[in-house]
Amino acid sequence: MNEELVQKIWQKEGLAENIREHCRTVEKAALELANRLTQKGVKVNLDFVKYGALLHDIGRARDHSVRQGITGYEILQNYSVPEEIRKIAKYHVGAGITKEETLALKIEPVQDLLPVTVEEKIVSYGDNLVAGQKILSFQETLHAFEQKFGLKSGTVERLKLEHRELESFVTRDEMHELEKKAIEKGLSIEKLMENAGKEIARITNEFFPVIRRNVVCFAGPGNNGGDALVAARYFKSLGAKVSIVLLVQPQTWEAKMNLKRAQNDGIEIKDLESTSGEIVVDGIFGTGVRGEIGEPFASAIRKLNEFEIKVAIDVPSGLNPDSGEEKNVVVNTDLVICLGRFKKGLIGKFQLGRVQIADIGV
Ligand SMILES: NC(=O)C1=CN([C@@H]2O[C@H](COP(=O)(O)OP(=O)(O)OC[C@H]3O[C@@H](n4cnc5c(N)ncnc54)[C@H](OP(=O)(O)O)[C@@H]3O)[C@@H](O)[C@H]2O)[C@@H](O)CC1
Ligand SMILES: [K+]
Repeated sequence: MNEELVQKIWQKEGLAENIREHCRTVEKAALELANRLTQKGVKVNLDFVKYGALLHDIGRARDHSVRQGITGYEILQNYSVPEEIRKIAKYHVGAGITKEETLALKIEPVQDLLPVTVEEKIVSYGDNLVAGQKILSFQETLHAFEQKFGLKSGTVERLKLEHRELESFVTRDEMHELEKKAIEKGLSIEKLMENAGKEIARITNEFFPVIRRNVVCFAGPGNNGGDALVAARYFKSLGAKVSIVLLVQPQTWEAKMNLKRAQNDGIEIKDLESTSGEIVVDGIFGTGVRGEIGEPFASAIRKLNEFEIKVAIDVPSGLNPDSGEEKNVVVNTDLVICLGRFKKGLIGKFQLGRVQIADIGV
């Protein structure tokens, strides 16, 4: 891939001059962001970002509808452009478009057009920040989006998620600092855990309604397990049939207390072998994971992966929260609910929207 090929494609497809200018501005915005991420240790392919930005609007040579991302992808199939770059064009429109929205907008074929990789998200987000030849701040962009699409629209929600993933993620140590500050301001781990469990149940229920369904909460030794024990109570109050799989006795005071509360609430504790259900909540390990995963946790992760719907608390167990590196076993999750902030190790790993952020007061 090189500049010459970009020029050739622009020329052959007859892309208007003002759109080429726009692509240059998006290239600048996207590369600035990509360089900031690289400096923070996030792996980004700068070539994909550069050429993806320059070619993202190639569909507009023929198509001025919301389908232009797919048209661009189709056009790029006629050239020797890497698939990673074609997909940047395909998924860049708005802050991505969901399958349901493609149906409503009559975009064919009906499918999710949502960015997944970090390069896809950088170009989509960079494009959103550009108005004419100007690069706006996130706040200015958000304001414009809210005016255009409505405060509670899916597009606005996804723009915010792009921002949280690319511009306000944290490492485990940074999260620890935020937690300390929250405690100095008068919050406690107990309160943060209560907020976390409540939000996990609420957000899960938005994606996968839990009423009358079997929800199993897997709890590991630490506070990630504690969150799962709190969530169990809230799932019950939402009408789910809840049980807990306790892999070991809780090790922290807050988790121990929440085990008692769940038991007082009449929630059944099951063993790993006899458990089954539709929705499973992964509270095995969060930011405190280290080293390889041994027993009984490795078997628990394998068992958990057999469930139909898997929701991970904070990070999928088995994934390093800072580097994203996968350990010997890892939860294959459908939805991750990060507590307080997006965790650095998850950047570029999930389709936009599949990582939600629970505001817990930090
Ligand atoms: N930040 C916040 O504001 C809030 C954070 N909250 C939640 O807390 C989570 C972090 O909690 P956490 O620090 O207790 O760590 P967590 O991941 O539960 O596990 C630690 C335990 O697992 C063990 N262990 C580790 N690796 C292992 C292995 N390979 N094999 C076997 N054992 C292993 C480890 O053992 P140890 O290292 O002590 O020997 C320890 O017992 C965070 O992700 C979020 O969900 C909310 O509750 C409230 C607000
Ligand atoms: K987890």
